[in-house]
Formats: sequence, structure tokens, C-alpha cells
Amino acid sequence: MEKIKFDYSKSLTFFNEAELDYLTPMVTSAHKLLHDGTGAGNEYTGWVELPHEFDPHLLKDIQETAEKIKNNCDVLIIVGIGGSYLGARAAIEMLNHHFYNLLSKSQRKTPEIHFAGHNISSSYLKHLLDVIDGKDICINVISKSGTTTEPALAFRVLKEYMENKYGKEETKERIIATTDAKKGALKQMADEEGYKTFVIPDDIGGRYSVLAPVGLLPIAVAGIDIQEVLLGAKAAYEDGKIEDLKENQCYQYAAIRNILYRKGKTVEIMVNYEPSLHYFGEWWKQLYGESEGKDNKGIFPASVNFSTDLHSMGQYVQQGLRNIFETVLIIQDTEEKILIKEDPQNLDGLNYLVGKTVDYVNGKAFEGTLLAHQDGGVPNLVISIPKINPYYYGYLVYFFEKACGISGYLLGVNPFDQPGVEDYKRNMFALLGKPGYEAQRQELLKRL
Ligand SMILES: O=P(O)(O)OC[C@H]1O[C@](O)(CO)[C@@H](O)[C@@H]1O
Repeated sequence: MEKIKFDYSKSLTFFNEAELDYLTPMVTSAHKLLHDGTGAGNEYTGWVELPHEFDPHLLKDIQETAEKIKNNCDVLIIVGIGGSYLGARAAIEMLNHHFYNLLSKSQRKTPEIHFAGHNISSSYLKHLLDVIDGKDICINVISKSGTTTEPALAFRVLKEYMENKYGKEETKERIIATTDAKKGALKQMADEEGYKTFVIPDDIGGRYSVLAPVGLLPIAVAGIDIQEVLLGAKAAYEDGKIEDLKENQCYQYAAIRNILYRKGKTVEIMVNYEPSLHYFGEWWKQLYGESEGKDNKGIFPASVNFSTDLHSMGQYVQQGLRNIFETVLIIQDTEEKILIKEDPQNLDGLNYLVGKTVDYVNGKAFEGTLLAHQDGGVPNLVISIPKINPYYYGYLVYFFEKACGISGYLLGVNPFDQPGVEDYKRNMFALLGKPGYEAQRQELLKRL
């Protein structure tokens, strides 16, 4: 399989190779911390070995459950938030038809897929209920803690809808819960109601869990070959465990982000030129934002879809505050080719492109932007992906997870916790009047 390539040559006007050499001992030490399990947050590094030692029985169980869902349901609703849905959504959007849900069932051959529990919007839920009306539904409810408010609320509404439609007995055949092995309200409910469950291992945090059943079950239901996903991840695991920085692209990416950060490049924009990669950017943002944004430091992860956002964010990137660098995902060979044909009238003036493909134009947009942004003071790191397929999706997931762990250690943070997320939750619970939050409630009400 052709390799994914990481190219930092277009950034060498912003740093030099010697700076990478200076970081080598730190990278070696971060590598040891991660692989020996001696670093901060080491209780959550179960994902490091995951692709290499994936349990074949679990894989079979996921595939069989996915088949059952495919056979019994018109619609799968994935209920989850953050790491409990973004990885699956990224895969489904990257690897399937752009208009997947709009295809006829015979074209698609797999259930429609919708997401819930990632917001607190009545209209979203109501509109979802409108869309699924009259269709056979299955739900995969995913929550590591089993107590997150957003998915719990959505699940309560959807469960009631299902029980009214199917009755309790059939509903329980249509719900699969992916959660902790022992604790949390979802685990308790699943046991009491008799739902089929998949376990999120204790040592794998939400944002590192896409290669566990969290991501693999929904991805398999969407008709994507999860064995290929795991093969890609395994290849990234093998490439990523090479200690030598010169030979390890994943570590180079981690190190260069830190070099640029120390030069004041505090915002990293993940760029894509394919709309199907939009949710990959969303997944990546959570991975890096929750892993590194703490202790009053960390690169702010943002994402854009080019060329769409060249017409909105392009101005800022070119000439705004010079604290940005870009990491560009570029697909070398896209599956579909649309040829630009001659138009005798040439009213749009596009005849100079006759015989070229739409992707050729996209490629020139990329090259032109790369040079313009470089001239504008924005370092560009380019990741070339041979094509969009499950293997490279798996490769990218593991590549970025590993780089994130290393980068977090280089930054001097614990890349595996997210204590800051609790603050809004505490306030929300207090304001909602949740038992146990009475004192905080009074304090907060005075401030509103
Ligand atoms: O899977 P859970 O426990 O519902 O958590 C969902 C998301 O919420 C967070 O815990 C933040 O609150 C993320 O880290 C996580 O991915």
C-alpha cells in the first residue's frame, strides 16, 4: 500500500532542520513515556496498542451486530457527543457517498444514518423524529461515562418514541449500548432493560476511542470495511513506533507543531480540499483541543474546508494576525472524475480548462493557496493521502492520535484528561437545580 506522506518543506522558511534535531531528545523521551506507560495520564493509553492487538472475537461480534442492524433497520441513530460520535461521523462522511442518506435504499444497501445527542436542541430532535417517521429504527447509544447530559436527554426522548412504536420487548432488540464495563447510568439501564452492550475499555478515553466499538460498530453499519480501517491503523502503529525522529513522520508532525507554537504560531488550522473530510476536521479538533488546551497553554485547533472557506476565512488566513499555521490534507487520487467540456459560446470564459478535470482545478487551487499563504507568513504542513478509503482513514486516525500523545508530552501537559470540561457542566447542573448543587446554584443566580 502506498504511504501517506508528511511534507514540511514548505515551512522551512519558518524554522530550520536543526531545530528538529534539538527536539530529538525530547521526542525520544515522549516516545518512552507513551510506550512504557510512564507518562502523565498513563491510565488512558490503552489506545496505543489497540490496532496491533485487536481482539478477533470482538471484531466478529461487531461485524455480526452490524449485519443484524443492516437487516432489521431502515435507520440507525447514533446517540453520542464528542469522542462518542465524531470519529464514526468522520468515517461515514469521508468514506461514503456525499448524499448517503438521500440515496435510495437499493442504491445504498445500508441503513440511513442520523446523529443525535450532540446538542441540546428541541427542534433538532423534533425534526429527527419527523425524518424517521414510518421507518424501522435502531439506536446505538454511546457514552463512556454513561452520564453525559446531551446523549442521555436525546436517548430518553428516542427510547420513549421506540417503546411507543415497538413495545418494550422489540425496542430492546433494536438498541445497542456502547459504554463502560461496569459503571454509569447507561450501563445500569442497559443491564436492566437487557440491551446488547459493547464495552469501552477503561484505559481508552473518549477522543481516542474511534478504533474501539465506539466507532467501529456505526462505521460497519454504514457498509465500511472495518478490517481495512484496522489494517490502516496497524500500519500507522508500525510506522509510528519507530523511535528515530528522522524516520517517523508522525513524530515530525508532533515536533514541528511544537516548534511553530514556540514561535508564536498558536493556532493550527486543519485544511481540506474535499467536503467529505469536514467531519475529520471536527474529530481532529476535539482530539487536539481537549488533549492540549490546558494549564493556560496549547495550540488552538481550528478547521476549514477549502476552497469553500477561501471565500470566507481566506482573507484572515492571508492577512490577519500572524499566529497561524496550516496542516493541509490533500487527496492525491479522487475516485470520481468530471471532465470539463467545450462550450462553443464560452460565455463563462472557462474554455481554457477544456479537457481538464474538476479535480485538476482543485489541485491548482491547493497549489496556489499553498504559495500564497506561505508568502503571507503562514507555515504549511502538507499531508498527502493516496486516496480516500477505509485503510487510509484508519491510518490517519492512528497517526493523529499518536502525534497528539507525543505533542502533548512535548508541550508538558497531560494529553489524556479534560478537567476543564467539567466547569460548564457543574454550572449547568446547578442552574438546572440538580440535587447536590444547591449552594452553587445560589452563587450563580446572583451573578446572572
Ligand atoms: O462518552 P461520554 O462519557 O458521554 O463523553 C462524551 C464526551 O464528553 C467529554 O467527556 C467532555 O465532557 C469528552 O471527553 C467525551 O468525548
